[in-house]
Amino acid sequence: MVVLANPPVVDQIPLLRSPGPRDTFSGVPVVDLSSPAAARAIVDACERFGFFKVVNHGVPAATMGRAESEAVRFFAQAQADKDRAGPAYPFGYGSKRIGLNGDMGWLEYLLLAVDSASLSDACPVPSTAAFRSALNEYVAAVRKVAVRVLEAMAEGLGIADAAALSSMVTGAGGDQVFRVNHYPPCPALQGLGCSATGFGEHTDPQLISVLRSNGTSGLQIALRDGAQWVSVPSDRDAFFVNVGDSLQVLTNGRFKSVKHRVVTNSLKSRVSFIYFAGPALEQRIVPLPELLAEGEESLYKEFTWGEYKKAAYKTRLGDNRLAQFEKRSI
Ligand SMILES: C=C1C[C@]23C[C@@]1(O)CC[C@H]2[C@@]12CC[C@H](O)[C@@](C)(C(=O)O1)[C@H]2[C@@H]3C(=O)O
Ligand SMILES: O=C(O)CCC(=O)C(=O)O
Ligand SMILES: [Fe+2]
Repeated sequence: MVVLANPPVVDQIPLLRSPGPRDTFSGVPVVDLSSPAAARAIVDACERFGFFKVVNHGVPAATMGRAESEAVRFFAQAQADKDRAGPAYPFGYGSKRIGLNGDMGWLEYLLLAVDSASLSDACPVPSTAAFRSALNEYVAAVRKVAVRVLEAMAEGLGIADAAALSSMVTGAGGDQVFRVNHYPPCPALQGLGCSATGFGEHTDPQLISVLRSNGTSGLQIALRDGAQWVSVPSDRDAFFVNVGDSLQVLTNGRFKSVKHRVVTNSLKSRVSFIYFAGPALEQRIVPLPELLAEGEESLYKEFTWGEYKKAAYKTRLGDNRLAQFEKRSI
């Protein structure tokens, strides 16, 4: 057991074994979005890992850099000023508490609603014009990347309608959420062989999530059905895409939603942006007919995104949210 002489303020945050160099995963699939081979590569990556990195996406480095600098400026404010942008639910600033069911992480964040291609006017956070406009520019750009990824995915899956997946997100009522996470360094744990949990293990409930972070590592994904955790080398110029639970169902389990988590760094802060592409609340989440072989049945009970989201928000972060919708355990 590790006994700390001066227990730091991480006492309510679960600790994880610090990742070592051997935990770094060199096999993350890389998809060149400008290549005609992207569609096939995306499907292959989704089948093998539910996770891949996207390069040649066309988003200017300045768009990412401006959003990052503004986020750093926001999180550098005094705690009382940040708290004025809270609470996190339904949308706004939050610190350490994730969700409403007792999960804790060594982070602070902004949870924001997206309407069409920009932050929702109904949510006044963030309030400064410079931060808002930087995030709006970023959201418009990352949403285009998500659409291109979903179109290429449909093509790779052999679906005649190239917009079969992307239109679920861009159509009326598409449920898009944007999150800015800041993981401060946790120097108190340096050299102790353990790190604070930044964001505990989970799968994302939506179709896909598109993530970009600064140069600080910390993201880990689970391989071999959760038997092994590996660190994803950070790349500030790329996007990382997670398959979410809804896409797992739409593909009848052909793609698996990827379990992932974030481990804090003892010396460097991590800033990440995640765009969650979800469908309209009334969208039925059932396997796409083109993906079912003759006589093949859905592995899942039928539900709408609204029903899934409501059920998901009653669960703890690490719960298997899809289990209650499986016809039988798979
Ligand atoms: C513990 C929770 C946080 C979460 C809602 C939930 O009850 C279960 C799903 C969690 C998650 C994970 C992906 C995204 O970060 C998120 C915004 C989402 O849609 O589902 C979070 C939710 C959250 O932070 O509120
Ligand atoms: O901050 C990150 O890098 C990932 C966070 C995450 O998985 C999430 O917000 O759902
Ligand atoms: Fe996530």
